[in-house]
Amino acid sequence: HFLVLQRDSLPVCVQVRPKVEFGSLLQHAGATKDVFTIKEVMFYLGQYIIQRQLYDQNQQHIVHCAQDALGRVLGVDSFSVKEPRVLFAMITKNLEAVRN
Ligand SMILES: C[C@@H](c1ccc(Cl)cc1)n1cnc(-c2ccccc2)c1-c1c(C(=O)NCCN2CCN(C3CCCCC3)CC2)[nH]c2cc(Cl)ccc12
Repeated sequence: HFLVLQRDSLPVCVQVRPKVEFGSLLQHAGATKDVFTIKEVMFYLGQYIIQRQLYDQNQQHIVHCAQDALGRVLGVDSFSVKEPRVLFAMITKNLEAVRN
């Protein structure tokens, strides 16, 4: 889970609400809600990439998304799953934090 420690060190499990287009993309991957943990977002995105065969058959850590809504949402034509920092930066632009 994506834990954010507040000043009084009470851990708050931050959930996120995807912005509209990103939310419908997660629903295509089987999501049935509109508030997620980061871990759930990554799980559904992984499912989405596999279902739509967006990963490169030869280099399976490369995802080609230029012709897909994923590319529009992330703002890239392709990316590597071996660059999680780059990936998280693109994904968090499509999420807003929700305090539970
Ligand atoms: C560790 C994890 C990850 C998680 C977060 C980050 Cl920022 C990087 C990397 N990961 C490692 N490879 C993948 C992957 C690779 C190709 C196609 C689909 C997923 C993933 C991704 C998962 C996931 O939930 N992964 C479960 C186990 N994976 C093992 C690899 N499997 C691949 C086996 C070869 C064929 C393609 C799938 C899929 C299930 N969710 C993601 C969402 C995105 Cl936006 C990008 C990548 C992933």
